[in-house]
Amino acid sequence: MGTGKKEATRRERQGKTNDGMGNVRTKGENFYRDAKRVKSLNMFKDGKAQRNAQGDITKAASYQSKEAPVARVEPNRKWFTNTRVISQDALNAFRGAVEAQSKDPYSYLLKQNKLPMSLIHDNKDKERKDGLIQHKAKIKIESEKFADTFGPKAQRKRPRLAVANLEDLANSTTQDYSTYEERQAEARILAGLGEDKEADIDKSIHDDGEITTAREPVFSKGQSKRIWNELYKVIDSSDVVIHVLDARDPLGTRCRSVEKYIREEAPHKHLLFLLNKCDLVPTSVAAKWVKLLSQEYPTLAFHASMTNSFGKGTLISLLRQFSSLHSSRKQISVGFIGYPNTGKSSIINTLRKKKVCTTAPIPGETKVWQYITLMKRIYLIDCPGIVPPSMVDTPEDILLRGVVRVENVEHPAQYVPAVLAKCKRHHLERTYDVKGWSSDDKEFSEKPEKERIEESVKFLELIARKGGRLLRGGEADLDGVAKMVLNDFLRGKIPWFSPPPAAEVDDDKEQGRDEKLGFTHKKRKRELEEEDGTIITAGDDEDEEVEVGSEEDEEDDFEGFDDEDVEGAEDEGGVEIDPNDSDEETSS
Ligand SMILES: Nc1nc2c(ncn2[C@@H]2O[C@H](COP(=O)(O)OP(=O)(O)OP(=O)(O)O)[C@@H](O)[C@H]2O)c(=O)[nH]1
Repeated sequence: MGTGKKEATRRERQGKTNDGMGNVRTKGENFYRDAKRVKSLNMFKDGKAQRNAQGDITKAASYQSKEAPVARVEPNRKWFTNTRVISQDALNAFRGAVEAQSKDPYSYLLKQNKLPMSLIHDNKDKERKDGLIQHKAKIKIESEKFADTFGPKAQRKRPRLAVANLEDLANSTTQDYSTYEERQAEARILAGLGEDKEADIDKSIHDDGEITTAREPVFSKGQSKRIWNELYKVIDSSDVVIHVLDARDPLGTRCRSVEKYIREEAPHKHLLFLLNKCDLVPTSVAAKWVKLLSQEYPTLAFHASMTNSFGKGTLISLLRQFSSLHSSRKQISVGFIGYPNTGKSSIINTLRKKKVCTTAPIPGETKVWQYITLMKRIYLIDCPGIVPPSMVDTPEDILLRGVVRVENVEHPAQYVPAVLAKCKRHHLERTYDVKGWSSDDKEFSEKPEKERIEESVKFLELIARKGGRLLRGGEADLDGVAKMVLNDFLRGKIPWFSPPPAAEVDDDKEQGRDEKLGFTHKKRKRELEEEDGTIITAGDDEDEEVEVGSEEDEEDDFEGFDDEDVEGAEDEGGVEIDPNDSDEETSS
């Protein structure tokens, strides 16, 4: 037996009108209404329509009204089922945290697309696009209707041109140019410059009309289109880009334009700094540079050497970490970029513990990019040295960064004062075992230019006489000795370093450092004598080593490092991959 409505329906169907207890159930009595029904009935009862005397409705009943009631829906966060609603403060805190994390050089946001990066990039993008937006707005405001611009009712102002056609325009340009030349000639006469000076001025004016100072073409090394093409190939193929810096002059050997390019055009690539040649600077200076540079990119100190390296384990473990970050990839490629002669190839050789790349103490040794397998999942790419073009760098700066082969420079003696300014006097005395080129104890860089030149000539003469480097007639071979001094400066035989900016060094510490520096140099010299007196020609076969002379030979006769000695480097292959290589090659 059912209950309620079901039971009532059954009784009705079966024609049973009593309710099971003998009571006869009639319609209208014992009639149970449900809530819904009661509600709708109430609606009809809720006031009648008001009518006038004629019976027309003057005010409709509430259920007859066509006016929709003002309804407010209470907001509820449950509507946004999967969304968390957070307060503005919490959003700001989140935004700050994401920004800090993305700026931290030691952390990497791998899947940026899955993060709300627009929260932090919004402003930056806006700034970047601002020009464009303004430009667009301007066009919108200034643009005119088609009818206003063309046709009989055109109201557009025509530009007022002094010429009627293209030919006239060309003629007036030629005339302007000749007037310009006349004015230049006039200015030259007024300035009292003779005919011969004119040639100099003409030399300083480029073909494209841009005025620059005349510079030996050799100082544009590393800036050619070919080299930059090689660089872009390396950057494109690399997941990790290692920017190799010379620890003695990290800021001088920094390529900010390349950093900017990677930051803006390829932000998914990891950029690191590698401070190479750390053996040539005091430890504390290297540490300070590492600390300073780490603020921008992860920085490691390194000393490239087959037998006595420093930082190799750290670098390899870092590369392993990068490869595990990209575990979905079959392998990662690590590109080495930087100024010429900073030791890119030497670092690769150190990592492989094998002479796979040709190295030489002269810039421009690596000519094409080269692939080397470090381990199954890590490939290394060697890149030729690059030099970002700069209008402020003087030939002296360029030469002392090791960009130029000293042999190719005209009158090398003119650059020796710069060497004397960078090095400490006692280091020079100790290196060459000469004394007395300076009459007072004043800082070399503080002396007037004339005095500096005189002292540098005296210095070169002393070395020339001591080493017997004399020309016919007993004159000192100043340029020959200058070449030797410059090479010694670049190859680390004379100790020097650029101190980190804002580094407050007190005198006692400085003294200690200098001493250390001297010892480092001696140690390095010994090391060079033992192992680095060899220069490798083409191929990675150790049997192909060609000995070109020991370090002592170099000191006696510097011409020993001629181009011919390292000519074999031209043959080196473009791409070399050794698939059989395994992780055993390296240790961390
Ligand atoms: N003292 C010292 N010398 C180094 C170190 N690394 C490299 N060198 C020397 O620096 C010179 C240049 O090294 P390379 O490896 O040929 O330099 P590179 O950057 O490949 O040069 P390019 O081929 O011109 O691009 C060589 O004579 C190396 O012996 C280092 O850590 N310490």
